[in-house]
Amino acid sequence: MIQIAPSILSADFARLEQEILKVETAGADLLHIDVMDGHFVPNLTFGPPVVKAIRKVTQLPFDVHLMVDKPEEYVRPFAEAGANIITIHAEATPHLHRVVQSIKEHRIQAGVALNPATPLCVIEEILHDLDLILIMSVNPGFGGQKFIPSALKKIRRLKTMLMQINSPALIEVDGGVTSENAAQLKDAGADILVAGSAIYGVVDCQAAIASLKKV
Ligand SMILES: O=C(CO)[C@@H](O)[C@H](O)COP(=O)(O)O
Ligand SMILES: [Co+2]
Repeated sequence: MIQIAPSILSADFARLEQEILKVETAGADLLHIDVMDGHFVPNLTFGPPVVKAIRKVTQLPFDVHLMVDKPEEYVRPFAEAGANIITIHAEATPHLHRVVQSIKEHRIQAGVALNPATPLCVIEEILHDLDLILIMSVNPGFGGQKFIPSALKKIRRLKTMLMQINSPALIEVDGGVTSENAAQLKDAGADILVAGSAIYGVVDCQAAIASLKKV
């Protein structure tokens, strides 16, 4: 069954605890936390103190999406704050292998994210080291953007690459995910759907999660 990871980027930050508990009760599988540094992407969001604070209010696994330059400097603080998965961007470091290994040294899951324009070949040599690959289906930085359809072909090709090396790594899709494109994403090979506005931007988030899951 497909897993759903609500992105708290679209939550009401003034009521963060309630917003997290709301999606936990509604059947979320993971909590997606978008970390932005104002350099790698033109936006600023959460730091390790926020992650540490919300770690106390929920049992949901934390799926930390680091949209930051020099990710090597942030692995330890986010791991110690309570991340269960740390995903770094391939475009953010020339030392992808080293940073992936450093995530694994913290005994948490390691993911690599690819922007829409980044080809799959940049992760080919480290694919067997990864627990998760995040395919960006929008350009990172903001919630509420329109899904870029070329992500579907990329997911299909990635699924084939993973099957060829017998890898159990999960494919996560992030950006513009809705109940309209969820079935296509699952058919293409996605295991985890991240959704911000499709969950936090509607009145009934339980129905929204159910409709994403029922694909
Ligand atoms: O990483 C990002 C954006 O950079 C995402 O996780 C967004 O938070 C997804 O929001 P929607 O596109 O689902 O509204
Ligand atoms: Co994200």
